[in-house]
Amino acid sequence: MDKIIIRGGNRLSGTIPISGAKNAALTLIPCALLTEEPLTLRNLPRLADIDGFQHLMTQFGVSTSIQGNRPEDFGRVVTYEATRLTSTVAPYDLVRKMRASILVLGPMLARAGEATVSLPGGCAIGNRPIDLHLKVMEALGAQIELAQGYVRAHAPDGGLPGGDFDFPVVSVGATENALMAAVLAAGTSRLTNAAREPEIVDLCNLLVAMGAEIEGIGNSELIIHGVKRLHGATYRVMADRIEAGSYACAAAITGGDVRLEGAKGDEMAATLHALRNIGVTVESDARGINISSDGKLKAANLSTAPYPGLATDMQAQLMALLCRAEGTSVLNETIFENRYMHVPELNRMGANIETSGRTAIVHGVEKMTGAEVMATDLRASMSLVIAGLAAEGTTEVRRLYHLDRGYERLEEKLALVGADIERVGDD
Ligand SMILES: CC(=O)N[C@H]1[C@@H](OP(=O)(O)OP(=O)(O)OC[C@H]2O[C@@H](n3ccc(=O)[nH]c3=O)[C@H](O)[C@@H]2O)O[C@H](CO)[C@@H](O)[C@@H]1O
Ligand SMILES: C=C(OP(=O)(O)O)C(=O)O
Repeated sequence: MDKIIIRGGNRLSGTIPISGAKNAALTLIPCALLTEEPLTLRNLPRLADIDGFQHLMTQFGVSTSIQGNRPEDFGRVVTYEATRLTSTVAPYDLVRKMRASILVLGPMLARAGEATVSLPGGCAIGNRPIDLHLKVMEALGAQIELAQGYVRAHAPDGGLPGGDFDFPVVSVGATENALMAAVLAAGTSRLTNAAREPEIVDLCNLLVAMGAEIEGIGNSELIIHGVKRLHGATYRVMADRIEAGSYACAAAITGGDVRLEGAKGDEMAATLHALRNIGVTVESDARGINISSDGKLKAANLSTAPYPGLATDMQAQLMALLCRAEGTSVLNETIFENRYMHVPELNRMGANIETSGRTAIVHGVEKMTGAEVMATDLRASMSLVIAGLAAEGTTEVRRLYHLDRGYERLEEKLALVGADIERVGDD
């Protein structure tokens, strides 16, 4: 299995191009199920999760064609065409590898009036139930049955009537599923306490470009007037705010000076605010964000929250940065109950972190040392890379399939700004 080897200590300097957002792409691709016309997505990141979703779409009879696939380019242009759906079943083998597969439930129900989707399992960051996805589908008029590990959903008269739903907990995925189901419903739907993440706005903008009628985009109350049909569109996937935030932490921990080309400051204000509190200099303009640090990092108290709060997907990377800050920081993870799996690995690299339930206390240390490490999820793995960049000696990060889910050509991007990093096969 491949591993990444980092020889720490290099100051990062230069420009990193920011890719299209994984978490936006994973909700934009299933929109192809909503129309028989072609949907072309530009700026799709080359990631294992995107390939996995493409595979799932093929299973439903959706044709995909990839353009502009030069190896030197970041991103891809892919056209999806769901002229006729040949299956409405998302099998266990595909869903278990990628939780976001549940996002086919809404559009499939809307287009075909039925969907059978394997129940995704739990995962390293928490239990991650899908009860809200099912409840909101019921509120929109679907009948749901659970049998043999599958969700079987159908619209009683061939189409969903639409309806109202107040989310008891803010859920990004359930809001996305509901939007994709409601756009083709017979009537109007109202979603309250809906998620407001920039990826939801990206989804709404694509749906509107396809002919959907949505009021309240960017707010926690969304009103969706169902339309009879949607048409094709060409749409550019938004920049990945979590990738950008991760490289900002990498630049800061090395006392570096890095431009994140294509990142949008207004979509990641909470992360930039946290970085400023830690003592990092952040300058944002229309085309990107400049991050610089003199290496003097200050402790900070951070708490994750739904957007516009601090993204849980940034918690591990900011924690890696705080390991090297002066003083004691307190982190509070409010979204997932088990998202501190990186802590023992960071401690093996010389960090001094204690956890108690959802709280982590990070006592800053003057130096960290390289080690052989591996993590059990995507952002946890990135936190180890960030720590490795500033650690003394060599860090080897294993289980790269986590990183490959969410960081497009990570080692190339970090090498571009001067990191001593390589990916090697493990014999
Ligand atoms: C592909 C994608 O976009 N993934 C993101 C998405 O995941 P995802 O959409 O799975 O996360 P949610 O926003 O749904 O989860 C938020 C909270 O709600 C709970 N919950 C969720 C659904 C449900 O039916 N029942 C329930 O109890 C979850 O366990 C969690 O505690 O948002 C998360 C929170 O910003 C991010 O960490 C993930 O990177
Ligand atoms: C948790 C994440 O993704 P997913 O929901 O796809 O597991 C993430 O992107 O950090």
